[in-house]
Amino acid sequence: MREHSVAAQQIEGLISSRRYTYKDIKRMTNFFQEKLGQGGYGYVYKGKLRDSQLVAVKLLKNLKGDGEEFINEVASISRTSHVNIVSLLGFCFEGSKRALVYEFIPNGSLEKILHFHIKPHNILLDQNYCPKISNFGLAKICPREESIVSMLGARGTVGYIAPDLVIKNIGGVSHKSDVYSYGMIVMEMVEGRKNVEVGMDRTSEIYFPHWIHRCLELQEELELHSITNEEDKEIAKKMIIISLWCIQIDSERSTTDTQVVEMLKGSVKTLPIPPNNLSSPH
Ligand SMILES: Nc1ncnc2c1ncn2[C@@H]1O[C@H](COP(=O)(O)OP(=O)(O)OP(=O)(O)O)[C@@H](O)[C@H]1O
Repeated sequence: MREHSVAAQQIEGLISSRRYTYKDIKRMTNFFQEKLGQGGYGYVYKGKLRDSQLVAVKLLKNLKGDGEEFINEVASISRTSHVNIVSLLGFCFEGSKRALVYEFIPNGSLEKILHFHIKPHNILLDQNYCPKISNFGLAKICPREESIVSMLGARGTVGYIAPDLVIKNIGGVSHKSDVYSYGMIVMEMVEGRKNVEVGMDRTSEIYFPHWIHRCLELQEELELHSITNEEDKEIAKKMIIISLWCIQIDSERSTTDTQVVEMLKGSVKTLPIPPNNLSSPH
Protein backbone atom coordinates (compact mmCIF):
# COMPACT_ATOMS: atom_id res chain seq x y z
CA MET A 1 0.00 0.00 0.00
CA ARG A 2 1.14 3.52 -0.83
CA GLU A 3 0.48 4.57 2.73
CA HIS A 4 3.11 2.14 3.93
CA SER A 5 5.58 2.67 1.11
CA VAL A 6 5.61 6.48 1.22
CA ALA A 7 4.61 7.48 4.70
CA ALA A 8 6.06 4.63 6.71
CA GLN A 9 9.60 5.58 5.73
CA GLN A 10 8.92 9.16 6.65
CA ILE A 11 7.47 8.04 9.96
CA GLU A 12 10.63 6.25 10.93
CA GLY A 13 12.86 9.08 9.81
CA LEU A 14 10.98 12.09 11.03
CA ILE A 15 8.90 11.34 14.04
CA SER A 16 10.19 11.25 17.53
CA SER A 17 6.81 10.63 19.16
CA ARG A 18 5.59 7.09 19.65
CA ARG A 19 3.61 5.15 17.09
CA TYR A 20 0.59 3.23 18.39
CA THR A 21 -1.59 0.60 16.78
CA TYR A 22 -5.33 1.09 16.61
CA LYS A 23 -5.60 -1.70 19.18
CA ASP A 24 -3.40 0.38 21.51
CA ILE A 25 -5.69 3.36 20.96
CA LYS A 26 -8.77 1.30 21.86
CA ARG A 27 -7.07 -0.05 24.94
CA MET A 28 -5.81 3.31 26.17
CA THR A 29 -9.23 4.95 25.75
CA ASN A 30 -11.04 1.88 27.11
CA PHE A 31 -12.93 1.61 23.83
CA PHE A 32 -13.55 5.34 23.57
CA GLN A 33 -15.38 5.43 26.84
CA GLU A 34 -14.92 9.06 27.89
CA LYS A 35 -15.38 11.83 25.35
CA LEU A 36 -13.59 15.06 26.24
CA GLY A 37 -14.81 17.16 23.38
CA GLN A 38 -15.14 17.57 19.69
CA GLY A 39 -13.19 19.58 17.16
CA GLY A 40 -13.36 20.02 13.44
CA TYR A 41 -11.26 16.92 12.85
CA GLY A 42 -13.06 14.53 15.16
CA TYR A 43 -13.73 13.53 18.73
CA VAL A 44 -11.22 13.72 21.56
CA TYR A 45 -11.24 10.95 24.18
CA LYS A 46 -9.62 10.61 27.55
CA GLY A 47 -7.14 7.79 27.84
CA LYS A 48 -4.44 6.28 29.97
CA LEU A 49 -1.05 4.89 28.96
CA ARG A 50 0.43 1.74 30.45
CA ASP A 51 2.46 3.81 32.90
CA SER A 52 -0.81 5.49 34.05
CA GLN A 53 -0.10 8.79 32.35
CA LEU A 54 -3.37 10.40 31.30
CA VAL A 55 -3.72 11.33 27.64
CA ALA A 56 -6.17 12.98 25.26
CA VAL A 57 -6.66 10.98 22.09
CA LYS A 58 -7.89 12.81 19.02
CA LEU A 59 -9.45 10.36 16.61
CA LEU A 60 -9.41 11.91 13.15
CA LYS A 61 -12.33 11.62 10.79
CA ASN A 62 -13.04 12.53 7.15
CA LEU A 63 -9.58 11.54 6.12
CA LYS A 64 -8.40 12.50 2.69
CA GLY A 65 -5.28 11.63 0.79
CA ASP A 66 -2.77 8.87 1.30
CA GLY A 67 -1.60 9.93 4.71
CA GLU A 68 1.42 11.88 3.62
CA GLU A 69 -0.10 15.13 4.80
CA PHE A 70 -0.97 13.56 8.13
CA ILE A 71 2.54 12.28 8.60
CA ASN A 72 4.06 15.63 7.72
CA GLU A 73 1.80 17.28 10.28
CA VAL A 74 2.71 14.76 12.94
CA ALA A 75 6.37 15.22 12.15
CA SER A 76 6.15 18.95 12.47
CA ILE A 77 4.08 18.84 15.69
CA SER A 78 6.49 16.38 17.26
CA ARG A 79 9.39 18.72 16.59
CA THR A 80 7.62 21.43 18.58
CA SER A 81 8.35 21.46 22.25
CA HIS A 82 7.29 24.38 24.37
CA VAL A 83 5.94 24.77 27.87
CA ASN A 84 2.82 26.47 26.55
CA ILE A 85 2.12 23.99 23.79
CA VAL A 86 0.37 20.71 24.50
CA SER A 87 2.85 17.91 23.82
CA LEU A 88 2.16 15.31 21.23
CA LEU A 89 3.11 11.97 22.78
CA GLY A 90 2.25 9.66 19.95
CA PHE A 91 0.10 8.88 16.96
CA CYS A 92 -1.71 6.06 15.22
CA PHE A 93 -1.55 5.53 11.48
CA GLU A 94 -3.05 2.23 10.53
CA GLY A 95 -5.04 1.91 7.33
CA SER A 96 -7.86 4.44 7.55
CA LYS A 97 -7.42 4.83 11.32
CA ARG A 98 -5.52 7.90 12.37
CA ALA A 99 -5.22 9.37 15.81
CA LEU A 100 -3.08 11.79 17.77
CA VAL A 101 -2.15 11.16 21.38
CA TYR A 102 -1.56 14.28 23.46
CA GLU A 103 -0.69 14.89 27.08
CA PHE A 104 -3.94 15.32 29.03
CA ILE A 105 -4.61 18.87 30.22
CA PRO A 106 -6.83 18.57 33.29
CA ASN A 107 -8.44 21.97 33.81
CA GLY A 108 -10.25 22.43 30.55
CA SER A 109 -10.13 25.41 28.30
CA LEU A 110 -9.86 29.05 29.21
CA GLU A 111 -13.17 29.46 27.43
CA LYS A 112 -14.80 27.06 29.86
CA ILE A 113 -13.21 28.74 32.86
CA LEU A 114 -14.55 32.08 31.75
CA HIS A 115 -18.06 30.57 31.62
CA PHE A 116 -18.36 31.12 27.91
CA HIS A 117 -18.80 34.85 28.35
CA ILE A 118 -15.50 35.61 26.72
CA LYS A 119 -14.75 34.11 23.36
CA PRO A 120 -11.18 33.16 22.55
CA HIS A 121 -11.09 35.86 19.90
CA ASN A 122 -11.70 38.40 22.67
CA ILE A 123 -8.44 37.43 24.31
CA LEU A 124 -5.96 39.63 22.58
CA LEU A 125 -2.19 39.65 22.92
CA ASP A 126 -0.38 42.92 23.43
CA GLN A 127 3.07 43.82 22.11
CA ASN A 128 4.63 41.58 24.78
CA TYR A 129 2.18 38.77 24.06
CA CYS A 130 0.51 39.47 27.38
CA PRO A 131 -3.21 38.53 27.18
CA LYS A 132 -5.76 41.30 27.40
CA ILE A 133 -9.45 40.54 27.48
CA SER A 134 -11.51 42.74 25.24
CA ASN A 135 -14.95 42.19 26.67
CA PHE A 136 -17.01 44.46 28.81
CA GLY A 137 -19.37 42.06 30.56
CA LEU A 138 -16.90 41.38 33.35
CA ALA A 139 -19.46 41.04 36.11
CA LYS A 140 -20.85 38.00 34.40
CA ILE A 141 -17.62 36.17 33.87
CA CYS A 142 -16.13 35.90 37.31
CA PRO A 143 -18.25 35.58 40.39
CA ARG A 144 -15.27 35.85 42.70
CA GLU A 145 -14.31 39.45 43.08
CA GLU A 146 -10.64 38.79 43.68
CA SER A 147 -10.22 37.01 40.41
CA ILE A 148 -11.92 39.80 38.50
CA VAL A 149 -9.30 42.23 39.56
CA SER A 150 -6.28 39.99 39.44
CA MET A 151 -7.30 38.59 36.08
CA LEU A 152 -6.64 41.90 34.44
CA GLY A 153 -4.17 43.27 36.97
CA ALA A 154 -0.90 44.22 35.35
CA ARG A 155 1.31 44.07 38.38
CA GLY A 156 4.60 45.75 37.96
CA THR A 157 3.99 47.50 34.68
CA VAL A 158 4.71 51.23 34.55
CA GLY A 159 1.53 53.17 33.93
CA TYR A 160 -0.64 50.61 35.64
CA ILE A 161 0.51 50.81 39.23
CA ALA A 162 -1.05 53.66 41.22
CA PRO A 163 1.72 56.29 41.38
CA ASP A 164 0.98 57.15 45.02
CA LEU A 165 1.00 53.48 45.96
CA VAL A 166 4.33 52.96 44.26
CA ILE A 167 5.83 55.76 46.32
CA LYS A 168 4.32 54.53 49.58
CA ASN A 169 5.21 50.91 49.07
CA ILE A 170 8.40 51.49 47.10
CA GLY A 171 7.14 49.43 44.26
CA GLY A 172 5.24 46.96 46.41
CA VAL A 173 1.82 45.93 45.20
CA SER A 174 -1.40 45.34 47.06
CA HIS A 175 -5.10 44.95 46.48
CA LYS A 176 -5.27 48.71 46.10
CA SER A 177 -2.76 48.71 43.31
CA ASP A 178 -4.61 45.81 41.69
CA VAL A 179 -7.79 47.87 41.66
CA TYR A 180 -5.86 50.76 40.19
CA SER A 181 -4.32 48.51 37.52
CA TYR A 182 -7.72 47.11 36.70
CA GLY A 183 -9.13 50.62 36.30
CA MET A 184 -6.32 51.69 34.02
CA ILE A 185 -6.54 48.63 31.80
CA VAL A 186 -10.31 48.73 31.50
CA MET A 187 -10.13 52.40 30.57
CA GLU A 188 -7.58 51.63 27.88
CA MET A 189 -9.58 48.76 26.53
CA VAL A 190 -12.78 50.71 26.33
CA GLU A 191 -11.19 53.78 24.81
CA GLY A 192 -8.63 51.94 22.73
CA ARG A 193 -5.87 54.31 23.86
CA LYS A 194 -2.69 53.79 25.78
CA ASN A 195 -2.43 55.53 29.11
CA VAL A 196 1.36 55.52 29.10
CA GLU A 197 1.66 57.15 25.69
CA VAL A 198 -0.89 59.84 26.35
CA GLY A 199 0.41 60.51 29.85
CA MET A 200 3.90 61.13 28.54
CA ASP A 201 2.84 63.52 25.85
CA ARG A 202 2.33 66.46 28.15
CA THR A 203 2.44 69.21 25.61
CA SER A 204 -0.34 68.26 23.25
CA GLU A 205 -2.73 66.24 25.39
CA ILE A 206 -4.00 66.32 28.90
CA TYR A 207 -3.60 63.26 31.08
CA PHE A 208 -5.85 60.55 29.64
CA PRO A 209 -8.07 59.85 32.72
CA HIS A 210 -8.59 63.59 33.26
CA TRP A 211 -9.65 63.92 29.67
CA ILE A 212 -12.13 61.08 30.07
CA HIS A 213 -13.43 62.53 33.31
CA ARG A 214 -14.00 65.89 31.63
CA CYS A 215 -15.89 64.23 28.77
CA LEU A 216 -18.19 62.54 31.28
CA GLU A 217 -18.81 65.71 33.28
CA LEU A 218 -19.60 67.69 30.15
CA GLN A 219 -21.69 64.76 28.92
CA GLU A 220 -19.65 64.77 25.75
CA GLU A 221 -19.53 61.72 23.54
CA LEU A 222 -16.66 59.42 24.40
CA GLU A 223 -14.62 58.37 21.40
CA LEU A 224 -15.78 54.80 21.29
CA HIS A 225 -14.73 54.06 17.75
CA SER A 226 -15.63 50.43 17.43
CA ILE A 227 -18.86 50.55 19.44
CA THR A 228 -21.92 51.23 17.40
CA ASN A 229 -24.97 49.96 19.26
CA GLU A 230 -26.53 51.78 22.21
CA GLU A 231 -26.44 48.83 24.60
CA ASP A 232 -22.68 48.38 24.17
CA LYS A 233 -22.20 52.14 24.55
CA GLU A 234 -23.98 51.99 27.92
CA ILE A 235 -21.76 49.12 29.03
CA ALA A 236 -18.68 50.97 27.85
CA LYS A 237 -19.74 54.08 29.75
CA LYS A 238 -20.29 52.00 32.86
CA MET A 239 -16.84 50.47 32.56
CA ILE A 240 -15.31 53.92 32.10
CA ILE A 241 -17.02 55.27 35.23
CA ILE A 242 -15.96 52.23 37.25
CA SER A 243 -12.41 52.58 36.01
CA LEU A 244 -12.37 56.21 37.19
CA TRP A 245 -13.52 55.05 40.64
CA CYS A 246 -10.65 52.58 40.63
CA ILE A 247 -8.01 55.25 40.16
CA GLN A 248 -9.13 57.68 42.87
CA ILE A 249 -6.08 59.18 44.58
CA ASP A 250 -7.80 59.74 47.92
CA SER A 251 -6.92 56.59 49.87
CA GLU A 252 -9.83 57.20 52.28
CA ARG A 253 -12.18 56.95 49.36
CA SER A 254 -10.26 54.46 47.28
CA THR A 255 -12.35 51.72 45.81
CA THR A 256 -12.12 48.12 46.98
CA ASP A 257 -12.40 45.11 44.73
CA THR A 258 -15.74 44.22 46.35
CA GLN A 259 -17.08 47.66 45.48
CA VAL A 260 -15.89 47.19 41.91
CA VAL A 261 -17.93 44.02 41.66
CA GLU A 262 -21.00 45.73 43.13
CA MET A 263 -20.68 48.52 40.59
CA LEU A 264 -20.27 45.99 37.79
CA LYS A 265 -23.48 44.31 38.84
CA GLY A 266 -25.42 47.57 39.13
CA SER A 267 -26.89 49.82 36.49
CA VAL A 268 -24.98 52.65 34.87
CA LYS A 269 -27.93 54.96 35.61
CA THR A 270 -27.35 54.79 39.36
CA LEU A 271 -23.58 55.00 39.09
CA PRO A 272 -22.27 58.40 40.19
CA ILE A 273 -19.37 59.98 38.36
CA PRO A 274 -16.44 60.10 40.82
CA PRO A 275 -14.74 63.35 41.79
CA ASN A 276 -11.72 64.38 39.81
CA ASN A 277 -9.25 63.07 42.43
CA LEU A 278 -7.50 60.90 39.93
CA SER A 279 -4.08 59.41 40.34
CA SER A 280 -1.76 60.86 37.78
CA PRO A 281 1.90 60.34 36.98
CA HIS A 282 2.63 64.10 37.02
N1 LIG B 1 -4.79 17.68 25.49
C1 LIG B 1 -6.05 17.80 25.92
N2 LIG B 1 -6.36 17.59 27.23
C2 LIG B 1 -7.62 17.69 27.66
N3 LIG B 1 -8.67 18.00 26.87
C3 LIG B 1 -8.44 18.21 25.57
C4 LIG B 1 -7.12 18.12 25.03
N4 LIG B 1 -7.19 18.39 23.71
C5 LIG B 1 -8.47 18.63 23.44
N5 LIG B 1 -9.24 18.51 24.55
C6 LIG B 1 -10.69 18.70 24.62
O1 LIG B 1 -11.30 18.34 23.40
C7 LIG B 1 -11.96 19.46 22.82
C8 LIG B 1 -11.79 19.42 21.32
O2 LIG B 1 -10.42 19.55 21.03
P1 LIG B 1 -9.91 19.84 19.58
O3 LIG B 1 -8.45 20.10 19.62
O4 LIG B 1 -10.39 18.77 18.67
O5 LIG B 1 -10.72 21.17 19.31
P2 LIG B 1 -10.58 22.22 18.16
O6 LIG B 1 -9.32 22.97 18.34
O7 LIG B 1 -11.86 22.96 18.13
O8 LIG B 1 -10.46 21.26 16.95
P3 LIG B 1 -9.88 21.44 15.51
O9 LIG B 1 -8.71 22.33 15.59
O10 LIG B 1 -9.54 20.03 15.24
O11 LIG B 1 -11.02 21.96 14.73
C9 LIG B 1 -11.32 20.67 23.47
O12 LIG B 1 -12.19 21.75 23.52
C10 LIG B 1 -11.02 20.15 24.85
O13 LIG B 1 -12.18 20.23 25.66
